[in-house]
Amino acid sequence: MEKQPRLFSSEFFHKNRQVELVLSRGVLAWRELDKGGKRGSDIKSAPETAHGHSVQVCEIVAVHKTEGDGKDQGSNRSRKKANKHVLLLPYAFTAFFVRRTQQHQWRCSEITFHCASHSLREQWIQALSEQLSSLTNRPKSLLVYINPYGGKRRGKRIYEQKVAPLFRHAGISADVIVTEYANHARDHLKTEANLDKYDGVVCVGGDGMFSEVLHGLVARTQSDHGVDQNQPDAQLVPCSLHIGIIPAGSTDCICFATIGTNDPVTSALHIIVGDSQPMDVCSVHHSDIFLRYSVSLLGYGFYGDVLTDSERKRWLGPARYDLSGVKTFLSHNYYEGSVSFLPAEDTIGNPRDKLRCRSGCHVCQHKPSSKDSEWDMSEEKEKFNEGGSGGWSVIRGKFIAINAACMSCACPRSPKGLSPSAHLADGTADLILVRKCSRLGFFRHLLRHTNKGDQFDHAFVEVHRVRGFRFQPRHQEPVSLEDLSEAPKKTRFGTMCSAQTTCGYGAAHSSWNCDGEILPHAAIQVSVQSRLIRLFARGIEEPQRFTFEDPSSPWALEPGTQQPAA
Ligand SMILES: Nc1ncnc2c1ncn2[C@@H]1O[C@H](COP(=O)(O)OP(=O)(O)OP(=O)(O)O)[C@@H](O)[C@H]1O
Ligand SMILES: CCCCCCCCCCCCC/C=C/[C@@H](O)[C@H](CO)NC(C)=O
Ligand SMILES: [Ca+2]
Repeated sequence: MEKQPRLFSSEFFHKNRQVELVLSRGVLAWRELDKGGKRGSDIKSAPETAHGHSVQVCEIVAVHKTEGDGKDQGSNRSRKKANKHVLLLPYAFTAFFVRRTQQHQWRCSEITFHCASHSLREQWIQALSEQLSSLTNRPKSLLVYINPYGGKRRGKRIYEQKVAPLFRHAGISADVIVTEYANHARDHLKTEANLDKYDGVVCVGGDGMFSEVLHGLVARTQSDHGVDQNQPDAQLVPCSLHIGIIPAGSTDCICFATIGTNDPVTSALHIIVGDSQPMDVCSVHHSDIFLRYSVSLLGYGFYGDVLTDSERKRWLGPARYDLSGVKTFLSHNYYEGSVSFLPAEDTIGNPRDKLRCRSGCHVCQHKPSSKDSEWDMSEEKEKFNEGGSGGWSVIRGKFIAINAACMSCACPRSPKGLSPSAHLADGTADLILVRKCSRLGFFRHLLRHTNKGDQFDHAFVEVHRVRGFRFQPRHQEPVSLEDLSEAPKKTRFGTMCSAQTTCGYGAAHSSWNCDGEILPHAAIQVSVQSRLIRLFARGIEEPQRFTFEDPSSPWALEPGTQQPAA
C-alpha cells in the first residue's frame, strides 16, 4: 500500500499530557507521548487508529483559537476546561469535530491543544483553516424554513437550541423563515426567494415540510430552465441547491432513510460537512396534468385510507397514525383496478435481494446500459405516456394496498422500511402489490414491517422494481377537468379534500397517499426521475472498523514531515 506523506507534525499538550499532533493530507491525528517524548497510552476522544486518534479534516466542524487566559473564542465549555498549564503554555487552539455515537448519531466533540509558542499555534490554525476552506462542498449560506406546527410542534425550539448554535460555530450564515401557513415555503421558493444567495435550503419539520421544499425547488428549477412540469415525458433539470432536513415531524421517513436516525444534531452536522446524497423522485401525473412529486411512499388503498383518516385527527400529533392505522386495518377495504408498469431491466439489484442501500452504495453507482439509461427518451416512455403498453406488464385485480417507494422508507415505526432493498439513487422505484387476502394474512404482512420477517414472502404480495407505472381504478372517477389544475386545498389542520368524503368518491375508490399528502385523483401515471435532487446526507453508514495495519492511519506514514518552526 502506498503511504501518504506527512505535512505537519508538532508537540503540543492536551490535559497536562504531551501529545504528538500530525496533519497529513486530509487527516488530523494525535497520540500521547510519554515523558521522554516517546509514544505512550491513548487519549480518548476521536476514533482510534493504530496507535492514536484521528479525525478526517472533512469531518472537522471548526478550529478556534483558545486564549491562554482560558478565554476561548469558541465555546463556554472549552473555557471551563482551561487548566493550570495555561501560564506555562499560554497558546491553544480547539478543534471541533464529528464523533460517531450509537445508532448512526453524530455529536460535535472538541479537543484543545496547548503550546508555548504563539507562532506555532498560528501556523496550525492557518494550516487547518486552509484545508477546511478547500472543502468547496461545504455550505456557507443557507435558507431555512421552520414549520412551527409539524410533529410535536417543537420545530422552532429544536432549530434555535440545537441547530443554530452549530451553524454559527461552523461560520454558516442562515436566513430563517418561520412558515405562517401551509405551502408558504413552497411558494416562497417557487417565486420569491433569491436563490443565488444560498448554497442550500433547509427544512425544519416532517416529510410534509420536506415535500414543500422539494416542490418549491423543483418547480423553480424547471421554470428557470423553461421546462414544463405538466409534460409527463419532460426531461426535468436536476436542482443545483442541496436540501437539508432537520427532523421535527411525525414520521420523518426521508431523514431516517438517508441518515439512519432522526436526530437534529446529526442532521445539522451532515449539513455543515456538506454531505451530498442524490435522490430519485417520482413525478405523478393525471391525464397529462402534473399532480405532485414523491420521494418516499406513494400508497393507494391501505396507506391512502390511513392518511385520509389521520388528517382529521391532526390535533393528536404523531399518535394519529396509530389510531387511523388500527381503524383502517379493521375496515379491511380492497379496491379494484389495473396496474401497468415498466420493469427496470439492467439493474444490479432486485427488491428481494439483500443489497441494502448504504453510504457509497454500488447499486446506485452502477451505470445502466444505454438501453435502460435512455429510457427517458425511449419509445416505451412515449407509448406509456400515450396510454400504450409496449414493454409494459399489466396486472388487474383487487388490491388492499398498492405501494410505490423510490427508497426504503425506513422510519422509526419500520426500521427496515416498506421496501428494505430499495435504493435512494438507482433511478427506480419498488412497486408493491398487496392483493385481497384475509385479515390475518394482512396483519402478518404488516407486522413483518416491524421485525426481521420478509414482508414480501406471502402468496398475496408481489414486488417489482420499476421505472414507471400507471394505475387505473376499475370504476371511472367522477371528476371534472377543472379539478385537475389544482392540488387539494390545505388548512392549518391538513388537507381539506378528503378523497372518500368531500370529493364525492364512492367506496370503490381509495386515494393516494403521496409522501403524506392526499392526491385528488385515483388514476395516475408515475415516472421515476433519476437523481433529481441532492440532500445534505450520505446514506446510512455501515459501522466503521479500524484495523491495526490500517493504511489510512496517519501513523503508517513515511518520514519526511515538515516541522513548523516554534
Ligand atoms: N405555518 C404552517 N401552518 C400550517 N401548516 C403548515 C405550516 N407550515 C407548514 N405546514 C404544513 O404542515 C404539514 C405537516 O408538516 P410536517 O411535515 O412538518 O409535520 P408532520 O406532518 O407532523 O410530519 P410527517 O410529515 O413527518 O408525518 C405539511 O404538509 C406542511 O405543508
Ligand atoms: C401490526 C403492526 C402494524 C405496523 C405497521 C407498520 C408499517 C409502517 C410502515 C411505515 C411506512 C411509512 C412510509 C412513510 C410515509 C410518509 O411519506 C408519510 C408522511 O410522513 N407517513 C405516513 C405514515 O403516511
Ligand atoms: Ca430508487
